[in-house]
Amino acid sequence: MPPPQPPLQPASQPVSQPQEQPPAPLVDRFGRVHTDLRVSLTDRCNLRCTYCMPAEGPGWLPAPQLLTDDELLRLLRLAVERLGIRSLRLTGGEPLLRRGLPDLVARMAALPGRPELSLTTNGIGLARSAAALRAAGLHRVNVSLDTLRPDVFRQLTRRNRLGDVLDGRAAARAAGLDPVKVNAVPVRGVNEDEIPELAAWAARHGYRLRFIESMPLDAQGGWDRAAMVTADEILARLGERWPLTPVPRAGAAPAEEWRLGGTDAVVGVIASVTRPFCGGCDRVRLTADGQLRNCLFATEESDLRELLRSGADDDRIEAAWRSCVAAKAAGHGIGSAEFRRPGRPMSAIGG
Ligand SMILES: Nc1nc2c(ncn2[C@@H]2O[C@H](COP(=O)(O)OP(=O)(O)OP(=O)(O)O)[C@@H](O)[C@H]2O)c(=O)[nH]1
Ligand SMILES: C[S@@+](CC[C@H](N)C(=O)[O-])C[C@H]1O[C@@H](n2cnc3c(N)ncnc32)[C@H](O)[C@@H]1O
Ligand code: SF4
Ligand code: SF4
Repeated sequence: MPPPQPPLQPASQPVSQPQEQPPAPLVDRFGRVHTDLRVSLTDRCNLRCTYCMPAEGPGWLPAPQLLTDDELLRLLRLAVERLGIRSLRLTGGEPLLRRGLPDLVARMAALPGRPELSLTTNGIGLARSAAALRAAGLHRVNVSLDTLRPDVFRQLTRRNRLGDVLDGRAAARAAGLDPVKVNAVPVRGVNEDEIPELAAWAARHGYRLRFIESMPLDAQGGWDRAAMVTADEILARLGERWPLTPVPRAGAAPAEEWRLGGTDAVVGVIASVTRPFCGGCDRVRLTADGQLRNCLFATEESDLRELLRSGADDDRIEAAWRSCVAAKAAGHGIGSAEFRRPGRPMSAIGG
């Protein structure tokens, strides 16, 4: 007797095929394709950098409003499967404060297409967690460090933790996270004179240092353009010590880079204010409370948490995501008459 045959599919019901087509690009009305998602894991922090936060507070997001790990993973899966996102940057606040971070990273590493995973951190706690994060699948870290002088560190961050930051950065290297980049914000009259010293230190240790122009995103609203240390000033200080050779920009990266003459070192400047790089922007942002932002300076957000919690299916969430990105402005407009600061500070967006 022949073996029993499986029932035939009715003609009207298509047989489901594995999806082989790449997802349609996540594109805005200027044709910019978005492949990089910056994910804020918390708005809380254990430092109080003066260019980011006031001495007290700011008020934190209430816990019930934060995306759970499962909610976040659902959005990330959708982003890589349906929207063409290829890299995820974890940020905050201080992302190392997110409970269970290595497990969360391992779940991200297991997403289809194995997105590139990076983390931006102040480095506190990295000495303890770098090896576990690497083992979970994290590729690389950017560690913020504005000064090598303990008294200046205390003045800038309002905390006495320089040793922890230096230990964390060394542990990242030892764990095999590569490259280790260092972010420094020069502040007028505080650490601006340390620019060449920081560059020499980074060159000695093989870190990729980037100096950042401060942006009008501090929680206390104290940013003053006239007080900002500009890219030209940073380059002038570096130029007094080394001949600078421009390095071709890597894709849509925010940093412009220069090689320091006579060394192997490359130093970058992220000049959002005086040399904006919005024309090549490929970034979209998700806040810890599930709001999608099409720009660091966006004044409107798309509430994906509400969609998730009201039972929306993936098609609806995808459509909301695409229309948020489609509406993105050409640039941040800092300095124009129309410029308005976003309602959220940097620490609640993720930088
Ligand atoms: N204006 C603006 N600034 C950005 C953007 N992306 C990152 N930055 C700023 O660049 C600085 C460094 O950010 P990181 O989190 O280290 O990220 P990154 O420089 O894009 O990281 P890499 O991929 O390692 O180059 C922070 O001050 C960010 O706010 C962006 O899209 N627009
Ligand atoms: C918001 S922090 C979040 C991650 C982590 N807490 C840290 O400091 O690396 C991300 C980056 O934004 C930078 N940043 C914070 N406030 C800034 C501002 N007002 N202008 C420019 N960059 C800023 C920080 O120096 C850091 O490199
Ligand atoms: S820059 Fe980073 S470390 Fe400093 S206060 Fe802001 S979130 Fe915290
Ligand atoms: S300011 Fe907005 S448009 Fe410009 S690079 Fe940053 S996120 Fe992109």
